[in-house]
Amino acid sequence: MKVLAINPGSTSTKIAAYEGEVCLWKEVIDHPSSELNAFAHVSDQCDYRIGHILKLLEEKDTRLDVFNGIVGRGGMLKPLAGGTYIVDEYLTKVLQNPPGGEHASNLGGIIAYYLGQRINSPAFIVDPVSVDEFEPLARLSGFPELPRSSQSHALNMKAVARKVARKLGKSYHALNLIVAHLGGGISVAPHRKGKMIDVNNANNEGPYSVERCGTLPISQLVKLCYSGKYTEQELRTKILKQGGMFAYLGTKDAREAEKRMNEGDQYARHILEGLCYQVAKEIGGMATVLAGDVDNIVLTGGLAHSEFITREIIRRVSFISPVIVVPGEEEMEALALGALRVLSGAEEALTYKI
Ligand SMILES: Nc1ncnc2c1ncn2[C@@H]1O[C@H](COP(=O)(O)OP(=O)(O)OP(=O)(O)O)[C@@H](O)[C@H]1O
Ligand SMILES: CCCC(=O)O
Repeated sequence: MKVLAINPGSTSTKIAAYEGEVCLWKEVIDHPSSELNAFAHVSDQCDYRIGHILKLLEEKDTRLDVFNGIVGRGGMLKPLAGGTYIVDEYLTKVLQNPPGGEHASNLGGIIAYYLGQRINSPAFIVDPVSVDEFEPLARLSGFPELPRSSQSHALNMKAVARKVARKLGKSYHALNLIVAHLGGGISVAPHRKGKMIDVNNANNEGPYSVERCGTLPISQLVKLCYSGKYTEQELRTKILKQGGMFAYLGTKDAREAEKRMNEGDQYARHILEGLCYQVAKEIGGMATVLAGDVDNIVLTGGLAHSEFITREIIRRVSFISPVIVVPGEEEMEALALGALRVLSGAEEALTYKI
């Protein structure tokens, strides 16, 4: 059984071909901002990205019709349960203007659908950004008009959680885990018996990341919003693209920050330690969600490659449970395996409904 996996990001499209669980090849198509800037909306980039994907398949001497299914990363949909969803005409329409707003991941399902149509094969999305398995208590914010919402790196977190469970010889549904995805954004989620029952919304709350602010002092933020100093768009950019480590150090590359620290830059050390301190604090908070019943803490994402960062976090949280480090991300594999579970009949595809 062969599956083509498509993961559109803000500056690239990742593509991988799988035969069963074996990755045949994996490629990244970079999209320069000079090209992407020509599109007013993310959804307008569909034909442009499909053109690149078809060209890549030609270069790989791979015909589209060898694939039994096409799978894409799912986007900013309404809150929904984790799993593999079939992409039909209705979901394709929703993804063009989804309730959660613009995000490159919205293109994953749309592209999968159009490519699937060409070869009469099913299209899927897996564990989209909006996976919501919150318990009622997790929704309370203290401000009824602004309930907490679940938007996270669910795809990678669930894939890594399943992988860790396999390594431990247990089922994901038998474990209590706290998974921290440490990437461009940071998501920290308690997974209780296979359900992500809380998470800091990676765009709204929690630790600062290499580019996002996370939780901010709210009174000062409200004051700044009304100060006339920034437009709404400027503030959003400062919070989501130019916040966190970037705001302090002018780089989003943790390797660069660490290099400076190793060369004696005490300020770079302070900011990196701050990021680790905040991640550890979030993990500690999520341990209380599980009432302390934590089998393992898992650190994943690009920053989990860093020995300094993982050590700093581990020394603060290892009193809670053993910590397992799974550096990088498993998103392409997670997409392929999600589609394969359905194609092989091991799992039933979910349908996105109104
Ligand atoms: N070996 C490494 N040591 C330290 N930091 C690293 C290493 N490799 C990658 N990183 C850092 O990881 C961060 C990016 O992580 P990652 O690639 O998971 O993010 P992304 O995929 O761009 O965003 P997101 O995870 O939010 O989708 C960057 O700051 C990068 O410098
Ligand atoms: C909203 C979190 C997901 C992402 O940043 O990709």
